[in-house]
Amino acid sequence: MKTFTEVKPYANEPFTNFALEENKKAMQAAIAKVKTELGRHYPLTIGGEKIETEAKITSINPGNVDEVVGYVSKADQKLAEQAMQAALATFETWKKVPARERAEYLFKAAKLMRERKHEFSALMMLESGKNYVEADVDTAEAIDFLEFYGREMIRLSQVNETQPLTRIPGEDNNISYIPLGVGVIIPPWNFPLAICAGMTTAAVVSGNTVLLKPASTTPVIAHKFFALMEEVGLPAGVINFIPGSGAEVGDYLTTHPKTRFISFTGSKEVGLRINKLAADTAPGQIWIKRVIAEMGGKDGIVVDETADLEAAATAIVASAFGFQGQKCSAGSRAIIVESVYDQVAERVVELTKQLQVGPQEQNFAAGPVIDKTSYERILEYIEVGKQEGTLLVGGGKAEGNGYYIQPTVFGEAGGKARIMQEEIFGPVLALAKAKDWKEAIAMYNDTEFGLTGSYFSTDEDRIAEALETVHCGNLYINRKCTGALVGVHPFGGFNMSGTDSKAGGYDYLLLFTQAKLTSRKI
Ligand SMILES: NC(=O)c1ccc[n+]([C@@H]2O[C@H](COP(=O)([O-])OP(=O)(O)OC[C@H]3O[C@@H](n4cnc5c(N)ncnc54)[C@H](O)[C@@H]3O)[C@@H](O)[C@H]2O)c1
Ligand SMILES: N[C@@H](CCC=O)C(=O)O
Repeated sequence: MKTFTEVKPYANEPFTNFALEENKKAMQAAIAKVKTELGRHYPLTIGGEKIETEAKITSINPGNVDEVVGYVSKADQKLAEQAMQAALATFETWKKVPARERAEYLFKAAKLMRERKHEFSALMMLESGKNYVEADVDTAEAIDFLEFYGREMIRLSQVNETQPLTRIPGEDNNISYIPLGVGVIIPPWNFPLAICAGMTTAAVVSGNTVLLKPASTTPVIAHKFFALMEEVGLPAGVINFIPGSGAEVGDYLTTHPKTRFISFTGSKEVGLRINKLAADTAPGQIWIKRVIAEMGGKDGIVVDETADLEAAATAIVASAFGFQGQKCSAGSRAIIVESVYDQVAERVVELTKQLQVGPQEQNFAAGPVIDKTSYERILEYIEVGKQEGTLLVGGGKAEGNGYYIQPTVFGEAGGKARIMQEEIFGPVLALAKAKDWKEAIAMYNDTEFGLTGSYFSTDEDRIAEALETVHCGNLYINRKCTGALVGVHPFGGFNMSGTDSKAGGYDYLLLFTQAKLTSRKI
């Protein structure tokens, strides 16, 4: 009989306090260590076989574009097919591994990741441009996902735990949750460890095998996560690591007849494409593919005249500029009741001016954006903003050997302005004026998205109405709209923000399983 780790009640991984010198030094040491490992080559892994390809993804440090983080082998359609065959074969054995044993791999990985926390964060920092706090939060969330989904699978595997069935005489009826098959996991770059680890391990712990195609800007940290799962002994072929072009490998696997599900987190455009392609039935396909798609947002903060205005301004700035506004939860709009608009706008500008821009490894508040494409797109939006609103602070490039942009705030933006409607995914905030709190909520709701939102008020009646009428997957009252915690704030959005598949929630694993009812005459 196997021995397993004792499973204690789930609790979130604490964040590191970098105000303490010893923690700061530990992170600096981790960065120095990771720097000695830059420029390495990373293979694909298919069914446990390491494959070096001639074509490579070159991952660079967005805060110092002369620094190569690593060279990662790149799958083409032939290798994607090989990976599919490996995953199909492994599914036949992996699906029979008891849930408790599957969960154990996640618990072991969580333990090792916790021990090497700063090493994971330091690599992520160099590859994605996160500063100390943002990287630390990402690693903590990855550990949370491992711990949480491990426990969730154990719970789900207890027959009739999730759906206690009505008993009738003469029959023994049971319901259990069995895996789906081979899934394609397509994470984004902006939570390159947490979301990558969460999406992958949720699928795997549920008994599926997967093809993991990481984002092309952050494949090295994805590889470090994959290597950790190998280190804890996850059988070969359960996760097949196949970095590659979204258009080439992604489309091939999305339309593949043996793909049973696609778990995607990323932009609206790519999510909709996957949804459309997956809806077609390929020759030989015997199921309807399941698509889990978590997409973008145009999140916002509503402030009424009864609110604690200092708290609101602080939350607006934190939500807009954390990780340079590159969170799907980023509060890129603030809608403020006109009687307090000037006061809030003034304070937001003051706080934004305090955000210093510089290299992430020196822990500046505002680091680089992810790559040249994003950099140019964001700068274009800033030019659009100059036509649509009043530039209050920022407004262009910032100094540095990387993709640095000044935290930028526009005032007096109209509700239909592009900077109020479109996801910019960068350090750009639009402030808009509403005549009263009802109009402010209506303006908040007037986008195609519905991911996160905050309402600042001290009026209980209005808060009660806001709780009902602000239409988004994650609604916060009197706090920022970023920073959901696993198990505490299950995360996912409405409308064009996705399928509201709540990551870090108690119904998430159901998305990776199918319920089987068995009825026996007794
Ligand atoms: N709702 C959420 O939980 C959530 C969380 C994080 C990020 N996001 C969103 O993600 C976006 C930023 O991430 P991104 O720039 O990596 O998004 P993206 O859509 O450009 O890419 C996401 C992933 O899809 C892959 N891809 C690209 N084309 C593909 C195709 N044709 N088929 C299959 N895969 C393909 C990419 O390589 C990447 O791995 C933002 O819109 C953000 O709001 C949403
Ligand atoms: N869950 C994160 C956002 C993930 C998307 O980028 C938050 O709540 O801030």
